[in-house]
Amino acid sequence: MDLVQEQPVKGDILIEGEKIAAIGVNLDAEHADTIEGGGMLAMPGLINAHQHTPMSLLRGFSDDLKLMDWLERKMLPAEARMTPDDIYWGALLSMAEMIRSGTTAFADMYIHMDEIARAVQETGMRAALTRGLVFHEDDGGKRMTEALDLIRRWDGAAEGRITAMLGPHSPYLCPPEPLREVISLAEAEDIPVHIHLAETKEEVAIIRQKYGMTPTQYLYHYGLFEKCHVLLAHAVHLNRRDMGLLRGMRGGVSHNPVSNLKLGCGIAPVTEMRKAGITVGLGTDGAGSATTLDMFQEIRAAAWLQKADYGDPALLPAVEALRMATEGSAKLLNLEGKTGTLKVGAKADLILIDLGKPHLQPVHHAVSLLAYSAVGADVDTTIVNGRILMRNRRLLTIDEERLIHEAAGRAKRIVEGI
Ligand SMILES: CSC[C@H]1O[C@@H](n2cnc3c(O)ncnc32)[C@H](O)[C@@H]1O
Ligand SMILES: [Zn+2]
Repeated sequence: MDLVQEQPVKGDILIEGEKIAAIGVNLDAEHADTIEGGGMLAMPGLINAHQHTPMSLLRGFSDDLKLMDWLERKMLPAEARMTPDDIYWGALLSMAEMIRSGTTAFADMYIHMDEIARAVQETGMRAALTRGLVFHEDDGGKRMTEALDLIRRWDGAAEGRITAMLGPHSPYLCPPEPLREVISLAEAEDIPVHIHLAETKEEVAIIRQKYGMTPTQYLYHYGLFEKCHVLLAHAVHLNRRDMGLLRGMRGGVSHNPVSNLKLGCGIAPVTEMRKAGITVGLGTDGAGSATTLDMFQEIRAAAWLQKADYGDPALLPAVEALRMATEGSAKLLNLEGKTGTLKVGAKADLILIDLGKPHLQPVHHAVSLLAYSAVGADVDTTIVNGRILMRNRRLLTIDEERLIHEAAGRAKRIVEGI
């Protein structure tokens, strides 16, 4: 389905190597492996613009807490116990869930990034990886060295499916000196920056008290938006002036509605950001907060929240919500035009949705069904970079039985006594 046309067209998609080679009717492809797509809908793969993949091991471990309590009392102690092997298996668990629910690419910020990169290499997904940098204590430059190692070792690896970013965690965990250092490195080496921003009112109050400005003004003050491509996660609490500062930025904002709802953070001003010319993509955040990684759920939540917040059902219509999860997120990952779109020359990152289900019939408007009715489990086939990762709901690059066994044992050990 071409989201620009909004109505599905019947036809074939020819994939050659990593790319979409042709889209049309009765394409001649003698030697091709053919997927019979009758009763299915093809659309661009979904792109999760903000993730912490190993947090799937912490799914359901701690609910109903405020962000800072949840993070400091539960997540950080659990993460301190995670071994590199745990990170690998947690990342793999998230990737299995993402492939199963139609996500083809994601942006990740975490620790032990070699393990996550290894999992990306094996599963066949596309990812923009970031070593999360927290600067609350002096570590002798260890984390920064790891961030640079990630870039040196993995940027462009796995047939180009992996790219790297720099990841100062947030304004509240990144004081001016390291922030300056990260920005000048990102600018000099042309590396995108991935950072949490203005997720809670408490964060806004902390930064105002420390620096006399909002979190957005703080980052702007040091030139982040002028000098770098930036992926901002959350941006729930922005005022009009903040939005003006983000106008024209390269990159944009990852809206993560389910995580924001569950942690009680609020509703991001998506409609106003879009009016201000800021690109908005969609993400889940980690499974530790969002609980599931089903991007169809995020699409639905995003659309419904804007309608409810402003009392206007015309806001964020189905097609726009779908675009956020595809083209919008692609821009945030610095992959604009390369993925998130079904067009000749783009990477063959696409999914097939099985319409033969009661909740997906009748097909008055396919776009409406995708945004408001489909769930991840409706995805039949997932293709990334021209390679089939799931066919007929069977994962082809992951040993799921072993994965579930490993993940369950590790998750139990990690949270014991916390
Ligand atoms: C240092 S790696 C990334 C770091 O971020 C933490 N995290 C996960 N979700 C959130 C969120 O919603 N806001 C702030 N920080 C978050 C994660 O637990 C890792 O420690
Ligand atoms: Zn996050």
